[in-house]
Amino acid sequence: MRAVFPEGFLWGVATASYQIEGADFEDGKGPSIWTDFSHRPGKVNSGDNGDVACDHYHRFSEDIELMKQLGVNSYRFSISWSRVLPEGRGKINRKGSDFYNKLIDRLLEVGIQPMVTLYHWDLPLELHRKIDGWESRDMRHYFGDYSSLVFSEFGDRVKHWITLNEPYCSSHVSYLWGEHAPGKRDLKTSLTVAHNLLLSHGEAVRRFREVVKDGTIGLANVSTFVEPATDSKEDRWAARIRDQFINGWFFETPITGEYPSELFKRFNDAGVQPLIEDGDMDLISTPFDFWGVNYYTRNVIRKEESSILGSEVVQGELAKTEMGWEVYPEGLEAFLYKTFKEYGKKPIYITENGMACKDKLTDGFVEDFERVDYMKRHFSSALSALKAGVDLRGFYVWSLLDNFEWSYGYSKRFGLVYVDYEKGLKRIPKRSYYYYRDFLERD
Ligand SMILES: OC[C@@H]1[C@@H](O)[C@H](O)[C@@H](O)c2[nH]c(CCc3ccccc3)c[n+]21
Repeated sequence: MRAVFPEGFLWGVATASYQIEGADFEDGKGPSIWTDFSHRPGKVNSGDNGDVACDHYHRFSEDIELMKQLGVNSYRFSISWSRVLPEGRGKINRKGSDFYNKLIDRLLEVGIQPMVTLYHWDLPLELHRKIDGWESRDMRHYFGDYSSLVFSEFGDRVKHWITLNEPYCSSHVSYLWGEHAPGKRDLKTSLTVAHNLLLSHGEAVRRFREVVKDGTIGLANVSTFVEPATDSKEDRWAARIRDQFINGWFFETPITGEYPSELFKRFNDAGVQPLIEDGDMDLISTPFDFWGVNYYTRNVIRKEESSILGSEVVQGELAKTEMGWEVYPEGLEAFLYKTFKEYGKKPIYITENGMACKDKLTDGFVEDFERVDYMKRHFSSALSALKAGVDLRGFYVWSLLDNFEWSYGYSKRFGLVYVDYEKGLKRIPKRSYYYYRDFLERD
């Protein structure tokens, strides 16, 4: 089926620094908020942490070989801010930047184009402790300085950049639901954090234009297809508001320079809206080049007046992954079409798509046929969106390796490659790895 995708379409795999690198205290790297959070009792399943993770820091050559054998032409990964700037600002840690230089050079040697995420949740702990991290408006300056530094360091070879991975998660999962670092639980704070993240996104785009003249930069959002539980007016309205909360707040605002109005009014009436200063919305809506869509599932929404969002998520009736997320490839096509139509007709990359399976080693192999089926159906959905006119440029499967799945620790496996945590982190390609390899090979 690959042949029906456009020439130059990027087929890749995606990872993130804290989830795979390990070496969390090595070669001058500073701690991140996840270093701190994962070491707090009760925050992560089984007390797991990213101290070692998949030890990608030491085994990146082996992992690039796995990508080369797989046949991908691109690889999405994130830079650990506190590996290159241990305290988030100030002097560069050359051993940290050397790691990324070696990684990028090796990728290019084997014909794999890097797509680099500047921030995938691992904020330098020093910035959190000294200036309250993302709660501070000053973060846009520090994020801007960090961005300029990595653009200067790697921008000659890296031409595709993402400012933030899922500001929805860095704000609401981290500051409202409290499930991710730093584990706070306050809506006004999470909306302030979301505002500072969007300001920082805009600042990074402005710095990018100064440094990398021949590259493109985008924003990767949680992209959950939202549907009403029934066709009632109430549920349809509830779904509209919830869609603004999960998606519109981070897809619409950087385009229009305004927060989604109905939801903003609700927050304003409740006195939890973010403080907007002169120039903020201009900075947030600094024009950028592409959307990153991280699609996994849908959310079915029912009216529920007791919540400030006026809704609650209900369990859908479709088959679910190990994360409890419904398998709903139709939602991908619908979401891509909506994003392309409503949010600026920009090129789109599917920057994450994949599933957690109950992967078991049997005679040294993992027959993850459910993941193969999930991939087939989502590739097909992406093709339908392309045929419907969506300017889709690439597809990154989450993830190359089983890795640290945040508050679930190592209990949830998303990899095309099994990582044997009991046996020296041995990498064992699963059935889905070979499916993807054959898909990419076939003309
Ligand atoms: O959970 C799998 C992956 C994580 O490992 C990545 O680091 C992260 O970018 C990522 N985001 C999502 C979507 C999470 C989500 C689903 C539904 C609603 C809100 C958030 C899934 N994943």
